[in-house]
Amino acid sequence: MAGATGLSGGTIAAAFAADPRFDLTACVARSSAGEQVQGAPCFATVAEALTEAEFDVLVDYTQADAVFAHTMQAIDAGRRVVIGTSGLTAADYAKIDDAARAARLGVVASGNFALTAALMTRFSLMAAEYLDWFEIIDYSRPKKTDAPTGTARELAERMGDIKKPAFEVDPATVKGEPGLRGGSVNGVQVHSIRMPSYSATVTSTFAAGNSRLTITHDADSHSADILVPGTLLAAQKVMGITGLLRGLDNLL
Ligand SMILES: NC(=O)C1=CN([C@@H]2O[C@H](COP(=O)(O)OP(=O)(O)OC[C@H]3O[C@@H](n4cnc5c(N)ncnc54)[C@H](OP(=O)(O)O)[C@@H]3O)[C@@H](O)[C@H]2O)C=CC1
Ligand SMILES: O=C(O)C1=N[C@H](C(=O)O)C[C@H](O)C1
Repeated sequence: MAGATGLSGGTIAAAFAADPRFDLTACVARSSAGEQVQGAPCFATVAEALTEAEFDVLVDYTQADAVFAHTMQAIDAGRRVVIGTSGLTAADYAKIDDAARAARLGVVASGNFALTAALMTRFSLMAAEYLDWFEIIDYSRPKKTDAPTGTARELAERMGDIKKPAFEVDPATVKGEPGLRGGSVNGVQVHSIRMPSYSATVTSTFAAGNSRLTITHDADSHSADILVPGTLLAAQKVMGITGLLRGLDNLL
């Protein structure tokens, strides 16, 4: 469990340690290296854990600038990976998929492992089949270093694969301050807000004529419990997958 002392990883590591279906054999967190975390030895780096500990699956809830290397190192070492960490782009995921397929290993990634987020994604993808106008708003905590959230990025990529939303004025050509019409992810405009009290709130907004549909996943900022069932499910299912599978909704 990489990120085993973090807000998310701490709760998830405790859940793996308590669940008889799993053995938590190694943790990774730089500031707890050399200690025991949730009853398992803690290493400073994923590279060390790969050398020193035995495990089938690396679960990563660390940070945006570390997760790609962690994933590639694990695949190189013959391990499966569950990616909770946000910040990876579609291009990063294409490389991960290639590497996992070449090694005949599975990787599961989900922008959000909460069931309500998975359902928000599924319902938004259904709506995108029928409705031509849509944009996404994402809210998260002030210290979040990546934008948009992994939740919103995955949603935008997948909605944009269904269709490119309608515009009357191309957002890239709007007169005024750059960025005020949001950022484009796979042709879908995403607007990111960072404020205290938020953890992950993602709203997809659709319009048809003068009617609107909004679909929201909302989460209390103090609880990572909602991530546990989805992450543990992914850690089981990843053993039977080859290549990259994205989205908890695809495992339900
Ligand atoms: N997919 C999902 O459902 C969710 C995804 N996330 C994502 O998970 C990630 C973690 O979020 P959160 O738990 O809030 O973050 P925290 O900052 O609370 O925890 C980060 C953890 O990772 C460790 N860490 C950070 N960088 C490294 C590194 N380079 N090498 C090894 N360990 C590292 C930290 O320990 P130390 O600093 O001691 O190394 C700590 O244990 C984020 O990307 C977030 O967006 C969050 C919630 C849900
Ligand atoms: O606090 C965070 O960072 C979170 N990131 C995830 C994301 O990027 O989508 C979602 C999570 O619930 C909180």
